[in-house]
Amino acid sequence: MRNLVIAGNWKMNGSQTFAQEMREALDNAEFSERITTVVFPPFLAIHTMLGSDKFAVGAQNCYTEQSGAYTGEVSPELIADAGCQYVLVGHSERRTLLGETDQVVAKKVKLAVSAGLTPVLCVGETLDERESGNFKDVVEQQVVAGLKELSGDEVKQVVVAYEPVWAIGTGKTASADQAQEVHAHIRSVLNSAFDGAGDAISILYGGSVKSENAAELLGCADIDGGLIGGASLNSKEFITICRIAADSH
Ligand SMILES: O=C(CO)COP(=O)(O)O
Repeated sequence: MRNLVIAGNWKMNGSQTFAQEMREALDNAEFSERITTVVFPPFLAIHTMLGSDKFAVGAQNCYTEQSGAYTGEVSPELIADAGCQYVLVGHSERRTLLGETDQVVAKKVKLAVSAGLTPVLCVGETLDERESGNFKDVVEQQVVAGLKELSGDEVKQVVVAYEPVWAIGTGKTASADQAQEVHAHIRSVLNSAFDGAGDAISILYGGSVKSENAAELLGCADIDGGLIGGASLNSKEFITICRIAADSH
């Protein structure tokens, strides 16, 4: 049975006050036991969110080394030591704006697993790649490259998030059919390239998910939850999406 995960990626938003309010709202919410809820605050708000019995906490990024003279960077070991359980790796905003390559992503995924974190490997095609028709190949390449440093057992500790770049922050969501098609493809790639791992790995959908479209997307057979950006900044909306996920899956 795969984990049903609803994760909120705050990106570079919020404040100490915002984090305190979100903490209170999530601590007081009733979450279904069928769902694993995770929040990814900016680094400086992580401490406010740690230690809840309602949700887990992750970092939005990590470095490619565990320690050393890398001013300003944060390693997977430091993230795990602080009490986080998850880390996002290879988000499209980092790939596009900060030049993160598949090689860098693979190294971060490996180090995250070594530190005891669950990496959430983010993949997804751009609008050009979608329109050119080879989006499944693009996503397949990102998945295989991102996991290539892992052993067979380690692969099963990863979560994958499919986030079509054209649907992120644009209000344009992939249709349920479009999302399900890519999720099924990722699962079959994971099964064939990593010895049946696809049946154990949760694959989340991300890209303009909100309460209005959550039921349709999260009801798909190969969609095991969501990675929510903008809508996760509103506690009511985020909690509603968690409830919809439990009801529709
Ligand atoms: O990038 C995302 C989550 O990581 C999705 O962002 P939006 O939900 O704001 O489109």
